[in-house]
Amino acid sequence: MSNEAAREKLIFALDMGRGFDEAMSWVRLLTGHVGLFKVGKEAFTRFGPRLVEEIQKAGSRVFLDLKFHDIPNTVARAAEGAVEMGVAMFNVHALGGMSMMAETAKAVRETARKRELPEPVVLGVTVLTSLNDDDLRALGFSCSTAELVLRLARMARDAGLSGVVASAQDVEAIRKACGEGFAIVTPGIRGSARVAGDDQKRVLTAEEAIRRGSDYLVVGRPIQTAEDPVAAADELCREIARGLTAG
Ligand SMILES: O=c1ccn([C@@H]2O[C@H](COP(=O)(O)O)[C@@H](O)[C@H]2O)c(=O)[nH]1
Repeated sequence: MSNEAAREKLIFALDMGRGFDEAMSWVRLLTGHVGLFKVGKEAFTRFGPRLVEEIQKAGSRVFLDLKFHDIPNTVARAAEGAVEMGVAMFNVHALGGMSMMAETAKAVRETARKRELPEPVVLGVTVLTSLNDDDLRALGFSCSTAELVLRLARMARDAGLSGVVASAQDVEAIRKACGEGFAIVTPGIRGSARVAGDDQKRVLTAEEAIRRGSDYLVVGRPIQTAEDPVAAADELCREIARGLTAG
């Protein structure tokens, strides 16, 4: 497995709202060491589409992580905006339901065709990696995270989405239920050293996540807070390569 193939699977979470220049300096620093840059709520609410454009101008692909969750019409129209921005990937909350996901998938296909733009990978967020079984109980759910993840993943597949965002702990069950070719993107990637003030509850190492079948790993703080972020990204790529060989 080449380093490049491993690198393509690593998505850096550009979670920083302090300054546009700082965000772009991370893009310059990590270009060639990660496959995609994830622009989430923290950066997008401050810098907006300009950040997406500048990353693309710098030659990199963007995962727009805004986790749309609203009525079907609103999410479908927002999805059209994401297609028009030319992002490689974006997501919606699967908890928004079947109609919301199906209308989104349809809007993406039609907009891409009409505007002659590439179709982005559209992901359904299952259960956030910051939530565990106790959290679900407190929210009123009577099922486990594993059961809810699987239910939402099947629904996302049936609605025509390209894949899901899920904990690496759930990857094998999702793969078995939804098949090959259904993209599984996993945040909550942690090594032995925990990140200070960490809010992730369902985590796994990069190597194990890939070995279990994750297609892409999302990593933020373990790279961002490392003494040498480039070395941390390169080490994650080596772990990914080991996971691919083991699989
Ligand atoms: O279930 C989810 C969905 C999204 N995320 C996002 O991934 C990154 C993870 O960052 P770390 O610093 O590596 O914890 C972050 O941007 C989240 O918004 C997630 O963690 N879990």
